[in-house]
Amino acid sequence: MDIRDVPEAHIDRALALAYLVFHERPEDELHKHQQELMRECERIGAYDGDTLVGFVALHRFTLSVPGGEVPCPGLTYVCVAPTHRRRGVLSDLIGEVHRRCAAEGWPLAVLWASEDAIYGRFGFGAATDGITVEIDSRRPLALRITPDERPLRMVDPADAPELLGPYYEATRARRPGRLARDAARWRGEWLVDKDEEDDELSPPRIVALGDPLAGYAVYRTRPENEDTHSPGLVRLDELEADTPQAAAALWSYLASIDLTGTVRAWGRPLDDPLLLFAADRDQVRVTGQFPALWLRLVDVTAALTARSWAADTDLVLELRDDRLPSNAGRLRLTVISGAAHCTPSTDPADLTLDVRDLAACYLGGTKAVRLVHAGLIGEHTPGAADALDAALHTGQLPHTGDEF
Ligand SMILES: CC(=O)SCCNC(=O)CCNC(=O)[C@H](O)C(C)(C)COP(=O)(O)OP(=O)(O)OC[C@H]1O[C@@H](n2cnc3c(N)ncnc32)[C@H](O)[C@@H]1OP(=O)(O)O
Repeated sequence: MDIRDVPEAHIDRALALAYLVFHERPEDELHKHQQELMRECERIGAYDGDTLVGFVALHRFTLSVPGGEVPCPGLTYVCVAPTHRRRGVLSDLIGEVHRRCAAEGWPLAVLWASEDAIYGRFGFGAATDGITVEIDSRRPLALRITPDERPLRMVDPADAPELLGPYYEATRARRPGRLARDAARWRGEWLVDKDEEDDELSPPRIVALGDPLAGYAVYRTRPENEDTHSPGLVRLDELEADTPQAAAALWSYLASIDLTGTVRAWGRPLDDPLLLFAADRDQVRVTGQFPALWLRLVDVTAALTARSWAADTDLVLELRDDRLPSNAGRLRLTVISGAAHCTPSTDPADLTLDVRDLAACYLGGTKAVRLVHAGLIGEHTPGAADALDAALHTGQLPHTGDEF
């Protein structure tokens, strides 16, 4: 198999392969959107002669990490022709992604997985989690705090990138795991008129609190189904707020929209304050939890030094990395005043771990001590996992709203 760039002239071939493996037949509008998306991406193909049999597209993303941000590729549209499965095509494509990361100076790579079983073997760990939350809104939302009383206003989606964009960007400084969005991303991914998966949903609606902006919610609605008598739905896509009171005002608004009886929010952060300030947890239920952003530390030293750290520490980590031997071996991680320094070491290891498990811990979303309890990290010095967790700690849990 020949691994090479996919020229613009082959974008339709790449999309045809993706539609084949993902069992899709998109409408014209969506197809055009995907063509545009592919034009923006770096495109890597596996060719069998002239036939494109494997494909991966790379977004050029900027990911928030504690204390800063890093450029990284976002892998998407990963597909291998059904006729060429399990012959190492994906392994070759990922190998090429690693080479490009080294060439571009990208310390890590990210993706959303179609199936959890695929990417661990390639050194990816689930670095952020999302939860689904459902509110029974047939009665007013019961709260333990008083909502912000400033007026709410509807925002025209056409104005949203300008109004919400800077606000969202500020949230990235507080929450690791978030991707930078430009106006094109807002328009193409968040504000499209027709929902990709449910054509009964309304266009996006945006409600904003305060001026200057103190919070916003992006949502769609679906009317009551008269045949099944299921109540109208509010499907929340994103909610951000400065304070718990501002969040409470937005949640109360969503739960009080006439002719609806359920609010369904997908991909909320694990530490969503709603779960604590809701007075009745029978009314506000977590209905699911899933791994969201998978992260690969391609250059461990560069990635560890790119984030800030919450506590001083000095630990020797014995790292396993089957795919990238340059990461494997013993590394001394010294954190002084929030900055990490990494040097090769011959001292005995405090912790032994696989690179995928370090990736899961990297943004502060997974506790190393839990991985010790699960038998996935070896702790040779008592308290070493606690020390690593204290250093990795982040104020807010990592969260990724952008699925790609
Ligand atoms: C970021 C994204 O885009 S996620 C989308 C991923 N794509 C899809 O789900 C579309 C449908 N599936 C496919 O196109 C293909 O089956 C792929 C891309 C998942 C795998 O491609 P392949 O070329 O068959 O993978 P490859 O032969 O390199 O397999 C490498 C290893 O992964 C394993 N593997 C591959 N796919 C899967 C899977 N779906 N579940 C579990 N293990 C898998 C293989 O068994 C192999 O294991 P080994 O190293 O122990 O031998």
